Amino acid sequence: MPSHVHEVSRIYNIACIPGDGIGVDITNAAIQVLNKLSSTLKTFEFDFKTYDWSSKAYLERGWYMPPDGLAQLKTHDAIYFGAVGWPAVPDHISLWSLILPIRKALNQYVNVRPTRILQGTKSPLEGCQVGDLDWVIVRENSEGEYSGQGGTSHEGFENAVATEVAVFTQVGIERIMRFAFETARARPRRKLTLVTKSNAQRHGMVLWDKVFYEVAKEYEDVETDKMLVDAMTVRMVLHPKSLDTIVATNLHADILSDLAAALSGSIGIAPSSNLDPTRKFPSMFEPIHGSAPDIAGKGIANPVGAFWSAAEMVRWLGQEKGADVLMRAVENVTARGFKTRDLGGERNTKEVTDSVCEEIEKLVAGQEA
Ligand SMILES: NC(=O)c1ccc[n+]([C@@H]2O[C@H](COP(=O)([O-])OP(=O)(O)OC[C@H]3O[C@@H](n4cnc5c(N)ncnc54)[C@H](O)[C@@H]3O)[C@@H](O)[C@H]2O)c1
Ligand SMILES: O=C(O)C[C@@H](O)C(=O)O
Ligand SMILES: [K+]
Ligand SMILES: [Mn+2]
Repeated sequence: MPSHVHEVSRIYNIACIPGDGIGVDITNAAIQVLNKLSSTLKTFEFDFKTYDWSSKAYLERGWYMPPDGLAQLKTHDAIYFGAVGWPAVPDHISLWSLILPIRKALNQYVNVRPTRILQGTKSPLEGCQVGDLDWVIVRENSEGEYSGQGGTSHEGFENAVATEVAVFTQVGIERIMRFAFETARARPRRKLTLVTKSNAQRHGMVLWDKVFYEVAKEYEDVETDKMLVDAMTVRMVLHPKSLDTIVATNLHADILSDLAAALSGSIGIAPSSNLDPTRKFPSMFEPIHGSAPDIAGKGIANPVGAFWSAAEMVRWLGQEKGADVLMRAVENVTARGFKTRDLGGERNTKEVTDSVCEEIEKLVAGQEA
C-alpha cells in the first residue's frame, strides 16, 4: 500500500435528526464538515442515516417518532440532533415527543455545555477578552424540573389546577455530581461551583447541597463553592473569570447555559453533549439553541454551535485528533472575521461552512507535510 493511503479503521453509524427550522440548516452544515473531516483525515468514516422526525412531519402524519423510534436510535454509535419546535405545534408537545424522550430513554443523564469566547469574537461584557470566560456547565439531564410528573384537573374551568412536580433522587444527584467533579478535575483550574435554590426550595435543593458536599469529600483536589441561582446570574455577568466548572439542575442549567452563550458572544456558538456515561446507549450531540423560527429559511444561522457539537461527538467517539482539527478549523475561521451576523459578521451559513471545510483541508495538509 502506498504510504499516503491510510487504512480506514472505523465507520461510525450516526443517526441525524435535523428537526425543525434552522435545525435543518445547521445539521446539513455539520454533516458537510464531518464528511470533509473524514475524507481529509482518512482514518475514520461516517455513515449518516437521516430521520425525518420533525414538527412539519408531525403536522402531516400525526407523529414525531414511530413506535420503534427509540429502538432504531439505539442501533447507532451516536446521534446528531438539530432542533425541535415550530410555532404551529405547542412547544410542550414537540419537546415531549422527541428530544426529551430520547434524552430519558437513552440514559443521557448528563448534558455538558461548554462556553468560551472564540478567537475573533467578542463578549458583550466590557473588558472580557478571549480566555476570560471559559466555563463548562454540567446540566442534570434526566429528572428534576423535567420529570414530567404532575397533571391538570378541571381543565378549561375557572378552578383549573395544574401541578408540575420536580423530582430529585439521591441516585440522580449523586451520578451528576460525580460527573461534574470528574469534569472539574480534568480541567486546569480544578474548580466546581454548585448552583441551587436551597433557600426557597427546601427539599430537593437541600438534597442537592447535601449530596454535593458528600461527593466533594472524594475530590479534595477540587476547589468548591456554592451559589444560589439568582446570585449566580450576577456573578456570571460581573465576575466571569471567577468561574470554571458549574453543576446545576435541569432547568437552572438550561437557563444559565443560554446566558453563558450570550455572554460568550452568541447563542449560535454553544454546543451540548447529551451523554450516557455508561456508554450502553448512544449519546446525542446538538447545539444548545432551538429552531429559531425568526431566521429559519434565510440561510443566515450561525453553524458554529453545530460544528462545536460535532467536534464533541467526534471526541466522544474516541477520535481526539479529528475533534481537535475541527475545532482549530472553526476558530481559525472566526479569527479571520468569517462570522455570521449574530457575531457581528457579514457571512451566511454556507460561507462559514465552506470556509471551515477549506480550513480543515489546509490544517490536515499542513500536518501531513
Ligand atoms: N434542544 C432543542 O431542540 C431546543 C432548544 C431550544 C429551543 N427549542 C425550541 O425552539 C423553538 C424556538 O425557541 P426560542 O426562540 O426560545 O430559542 P432559539 O434558540 O430557537 O432562538 C432564540 C434567539 O436566538 C437566535 N438564534 C438561535 N440560534 C441561532 C443561530 N444558530 N444563529 C443565529 N441566531 C440564532 C434566534 O434567531 C432567536 O432570535 C421553540 O419551539 C423551542 O421550544 C428547542
Ligand atoms: O429545555 C430544554 O431542554 C430544551 C432546550 O431549551 C434545550 O436547551 O435543549
Ligand atoms: K438544539
Ligand atoms: Mn435551552
